[in-house]
Amino acid sequence: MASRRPWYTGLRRRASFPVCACAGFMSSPVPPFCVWPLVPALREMLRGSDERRPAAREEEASASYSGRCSSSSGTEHLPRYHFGLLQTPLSTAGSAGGPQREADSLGRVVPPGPGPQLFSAAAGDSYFGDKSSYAENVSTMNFTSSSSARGLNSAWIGKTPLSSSRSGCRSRTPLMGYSVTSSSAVSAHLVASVIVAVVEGRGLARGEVGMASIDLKNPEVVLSQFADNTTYAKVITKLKILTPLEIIMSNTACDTGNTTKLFSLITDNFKNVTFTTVQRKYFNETKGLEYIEQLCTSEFSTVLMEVQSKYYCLAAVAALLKYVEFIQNSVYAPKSLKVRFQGSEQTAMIDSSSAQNLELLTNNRDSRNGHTLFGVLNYTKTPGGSRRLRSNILEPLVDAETINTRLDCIQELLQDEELFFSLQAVISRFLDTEQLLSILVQIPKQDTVNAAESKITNLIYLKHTLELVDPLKAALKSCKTHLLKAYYSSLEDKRFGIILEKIKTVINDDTRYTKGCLNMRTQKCYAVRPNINEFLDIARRTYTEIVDDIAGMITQLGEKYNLPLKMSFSSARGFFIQMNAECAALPNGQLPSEFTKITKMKNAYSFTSADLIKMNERCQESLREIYHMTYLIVCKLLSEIYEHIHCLYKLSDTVSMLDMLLSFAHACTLSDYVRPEFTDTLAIKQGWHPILEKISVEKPVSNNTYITEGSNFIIITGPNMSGKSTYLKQIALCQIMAQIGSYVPAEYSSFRIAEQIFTRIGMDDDIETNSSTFMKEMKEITYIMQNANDKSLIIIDELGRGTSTEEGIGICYSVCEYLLSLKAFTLFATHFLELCHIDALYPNVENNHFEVQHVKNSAGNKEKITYTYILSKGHTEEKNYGLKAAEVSSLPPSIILDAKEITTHIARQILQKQRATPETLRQRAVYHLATRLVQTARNSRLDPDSLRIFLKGLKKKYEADCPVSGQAQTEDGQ
Ligand SMILES: Nc1ncnc2c1ncn2[C@@H]1O[C@H](COP(=O)(O)OP(=O)(O)OP(=O)(O)O)[C@@H](O)[C@H]1O
Repeated sequence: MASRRPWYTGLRRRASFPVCACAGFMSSPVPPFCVWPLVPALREMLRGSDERRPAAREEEASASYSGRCSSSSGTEHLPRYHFGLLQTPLSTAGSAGGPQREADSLGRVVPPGPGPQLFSAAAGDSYFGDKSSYAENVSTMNFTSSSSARGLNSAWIGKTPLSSSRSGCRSRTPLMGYSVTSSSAVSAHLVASVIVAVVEGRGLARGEVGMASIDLKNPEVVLSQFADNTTYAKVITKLKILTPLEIIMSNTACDTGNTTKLFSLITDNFKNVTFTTVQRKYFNETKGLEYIEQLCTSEFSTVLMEVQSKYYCLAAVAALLKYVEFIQNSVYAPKSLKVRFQGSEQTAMIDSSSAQNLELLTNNRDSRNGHTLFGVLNYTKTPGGSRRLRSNILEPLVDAETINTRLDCIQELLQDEELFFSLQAVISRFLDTEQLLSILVQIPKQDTVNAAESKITNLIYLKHTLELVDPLKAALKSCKTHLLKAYYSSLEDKRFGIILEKIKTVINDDTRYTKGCLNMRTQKCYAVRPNINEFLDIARRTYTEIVDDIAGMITQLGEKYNLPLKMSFSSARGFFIQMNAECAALPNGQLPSEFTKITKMKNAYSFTSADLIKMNERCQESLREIYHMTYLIVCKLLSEIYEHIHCLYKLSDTVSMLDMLLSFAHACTLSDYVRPEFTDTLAIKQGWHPILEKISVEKPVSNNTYITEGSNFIIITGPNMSGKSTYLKQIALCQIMAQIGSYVPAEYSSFRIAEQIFTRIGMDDDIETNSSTFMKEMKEITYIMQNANDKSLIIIDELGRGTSTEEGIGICYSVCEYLLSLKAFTLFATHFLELCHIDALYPNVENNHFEVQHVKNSAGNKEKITYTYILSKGHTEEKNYGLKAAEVSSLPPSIILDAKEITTHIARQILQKQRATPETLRQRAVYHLATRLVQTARNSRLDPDSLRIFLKGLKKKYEADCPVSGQAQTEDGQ
């Protein structure tokens, strides 16, 4: 039942929730991309990497590439997607935390994984470790085909994103970083950064599909393997959910003239996604297993047991990782990745057109507005939280226990105001932990100024992140629910403290993440403590002097020309001069000739001078030196802390889950949502449409819903505009909300867990696939019929409108009969009133309709329909509402009259054939009595007296529905 939420009563008026003050990673000002000459000390430190795999390096140099992925010279492969590539040592993931119960990635409370000792043997002194088989794995690969290149050409080769976009190449490169507030989180998650490998079995194994994906911003490999049907619905749905940046498949999937169906479907469905084929030999399951053994961090090593005989996903991961390491010009550090197997049974499937129909993530009218389910629920403060919410909405949970664990947390957050606000305040200060991890676990094949600067930045981010662990623990200290306690336990991992202590021995206490590129530059410059490296201290003094000189020079210029000059900084220009045009009188309206590169924005002039340009160059030079020396110190520091770094996986999981739960609780405070229950009945008391509530000024009219196994097929009728589509979508949205662990917009709600949610909702013609309305309808309904099962929720709106009425009714009838053979819960809205009589044959059909009222004008000669949006039992009594709508239009009265006559005639003929006989009525009543009795036996929590009263009620209802046989039975005394 509904939980009481005293603290936020009236909050909507009182509180302005703090808008997220945190920003994600800012793109840092970087010097031009160049290869840094390695100094001896650095070379020494990196020797492990050079020696690690000479064979691989040779192979790389001689590799032949063709197509889009080929290299012109074959000597140097620069990253295609640049995420900042950093070195990572061989590491162990020794957990210093005790054997507490912790939370898994779905938010279930689980016992702790294998302890640190299990993998301690893998630890090594070398920065990179020595892995001969690993070296084998990261050798180069041949991309023999660049099919479906869609205009992409060899200009891609070895380009950094920057250079490729400059050369006019289509680039879908994810941004290096982004700042996220709750509102911008929507766009942030849309930047594709996932690469997926797909492989299908051959011969008898056709239809068995293996997939492996990695997010370039999140070092997590997700594997899946499943049997799909001929429409490959699961593959397409999974790919749509992943929103890939690039898909790779085996070249054998598109041998000339012999393209597989899966290949064609994928290329058709993902026209805007880069598509690459790789030689089949790289889809090698043995290599895949080796990869996982070598790269998977010990915390997640149990995945090996799950996947060791799943050959297709292993094959896919082999090709995927080899490809990613090639294009990124980096390798993943040993024992650094989170690897997870995702069976499709853990989550409910929502196909992509249903996701679109229901406006889960994107509004159909305007893709930029937030009138979506994501928009309703998204009050997340971190990019990780927002990504988690997105993936949960697309793949809701199916395990009631896990969902209830989440709901318990939300209930606690709603009841404990202090917990809510203190937790929200800490969470909003986190950056993108997953992205930070992703950068930390990649080993660059070359060290560049970029890489060095990025590493320093990331160390500062790491410090910032770790400093939030204690405040987060403090906020969670007194929590009571299982999941929150489990997250608290996961924060007790001693590795957080160990890493922070080590960082603090080298990095200044007050070095912190700040906004603004100049501020961040200063932080990086002075990050390392004084007296660690004498030369660094001197270089910093020089840098400070140059900056002071620049300031002095600008002051002097101001005095010389009597102008209010100001020193400014941008990452592109370095230091430059700014002047407010309104505060200065310029002789002849012109700036002195000494000033160059003058631009004017609104009221501000920006310019520089030859001297200032020189000073900037000196400044850059000294900065490079500083970064260089800082980099060496940071590398050494990171080599000491890497063995502990994997605790960040836990942290990022904790932060994103807490962020999502807080977001759900936040949404509850803005509307009166209720905690859902999970039973075998879909029962919603006074539920309303959550997105409509957000859009409209007045609260939407709420409605009741009751669907059980015995009455699992609801036909909904009502005039145009009476609220049918809105209601159907409302049910599906509430079901999704409940299954992701959110409260729902209703006074009371109970759901049967749906394994799949299907919708067919009339939309405009699909120009993209060149289908007519009718063909689109047919495709969608075929898809539903092929994939629905007894645990599905099916929403169908206006099927058959794309053809003639008779044919439409015929199609609807047969589709209904098919669906009626399932125990799926189906809601079927239609304008074909003839369909309502199907209840005479099928007792599990219920008719509901939307009521409208007829209001006469004051003169009493014209009637107007007003919509109540109230759902009532039975089918609509409204006759010919299409004709009424036509009457209001400008159609000539004679045409309307004819139309009315013909309609009455046809309707009479059809009705005569469809009247229910007394026998069908009796059968129907028996059926309903039986199903209610079964339901009562299964679920009743009533005490004997109440049960007796309830059963008497059932008997009465049966007698009312079927008076003749009811009497007969009573007379028999039964
Ligand atoms: N429960 C409700 N409360 C308030 N307004 C509603 C409600 N349901 C629907 N409406 C309003 O009525 C409009 C029409 O609703 P809807 O499109 O669901 O009608 P419909 O019966 O499906 O129409 P048609 O048969 O023409 O497709 C909606 O755009 C919405 O603004």
